Amino acid sequence: MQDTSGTQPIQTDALVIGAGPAGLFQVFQLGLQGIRCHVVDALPHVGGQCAQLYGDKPIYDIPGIPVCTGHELVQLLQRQIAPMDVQLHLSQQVARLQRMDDGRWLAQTSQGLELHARSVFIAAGVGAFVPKALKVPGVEQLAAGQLHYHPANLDMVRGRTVVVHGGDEEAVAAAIAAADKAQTTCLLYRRDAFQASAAQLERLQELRDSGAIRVVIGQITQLHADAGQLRAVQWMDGEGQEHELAAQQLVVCLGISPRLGPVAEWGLAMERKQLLVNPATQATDAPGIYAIGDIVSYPGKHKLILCGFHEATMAAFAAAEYLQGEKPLLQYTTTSARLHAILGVSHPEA
Ligand SMILES: Cc1cc2nc3c(=O)[nH]c(=O)nc-3n(C[C@H](O)[C@H](O)[C@H](O)COP(=O)(O)OP(=O)(O)OC[C@H]3O[C@@H](n4cnc5c(N)ncnc54)[C@H](O)[C@@H]3O)c2cc1C
Repeated sequence: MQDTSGTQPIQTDALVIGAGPAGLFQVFQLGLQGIRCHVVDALPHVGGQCAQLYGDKPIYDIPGIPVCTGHELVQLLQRQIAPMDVQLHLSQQVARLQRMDDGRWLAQTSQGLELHARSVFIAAGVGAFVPKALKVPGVEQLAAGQLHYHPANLDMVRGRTVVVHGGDEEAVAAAIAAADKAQTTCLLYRRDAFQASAAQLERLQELRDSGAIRVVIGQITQLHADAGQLRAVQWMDGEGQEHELAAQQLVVCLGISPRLGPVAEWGLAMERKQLLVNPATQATDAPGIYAIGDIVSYPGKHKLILCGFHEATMAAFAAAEYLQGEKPLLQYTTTSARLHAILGVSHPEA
């Protein structure tokens, strides 16, 4: 799997919107049909709800896997789709989806990426996971590269004065990671009570004791910048007194939650915030657009991972007929030489 970005529109047979369990298995099923695809997800990582909401919790109802955690399931799915050579575009939301004159679909992401796709698979779950934004005066004045929401790494804080804002596991982890790299690290939160693992809290306390992390209890009220460059974070203490904290980099971890967002604006038939599909094909009411997983509704639908897997299979067969002009043959991964070639495994009769 690789992460790609570029300025030229990407031409593809298939675009999968959402890299949750349903979207990942869609990649596998499309691969078995000989269809390669691009995947876009708003999160900086794959796995959707399994990774974002319950990564360390056990799941007991995946067929053939008596128990695995959310993260383990995502790792297994990633291993399974490795032969499919999928192109991943993370940390960006598909904002627009519109039909082109030639019948293909133009998708535009929040990072300016454009894709021209012959078929689209909406696996958007309960919506795009987006970080809660810091809404204080001064945010809009900042030039790019100084305010980071739930960053995947903290290389940008090296040698700088950094303020980490938040009180959850990700905020604590970011402060601990920043303390290693930054000139000064301050963890700012409204309460002196952090939600993190015992090991993280112990490490935080060590770094507080050694002075590597300063913890400030208060609320951010304003950001101060000179010519777009962050200079200070203004904050208010419990008595309503305002203070300033020098800062060159601000890391904000106020939580990530799903928002249906643009999916509702693409003109597709919906009912109660879910896309209506034909369960025989997972086709929506737009030609070449299929939908699977938690985002769909049809009689008898259950919001379960295994239902998403089944729907991905149905959508791949239907899309193969749509894209290739003939009904695909049912082949078994156990015995098919063609599928063994796709999977890169040895075929007994080769
Ligand atoms: C606490 C909890 C426990 C659960 N336990 C189980 C269980 O034991 N067994 C079970 O079967 N199910 C369980 N579920 C339900 C299961 O997690 C969901 O059914 C499953 O995750 C749905 O998969 P999905 O791929 O459809 O959507 P999601 O996992 O929601 O993934 C959708 C992805 O699409 C992305 N996205 C959405 N819109 C856009 C856009 N416009 N642009 C870019 N990206 C976008 C999102 O960022 C997200 O990553 C549980 C759910 C929760 C919350």
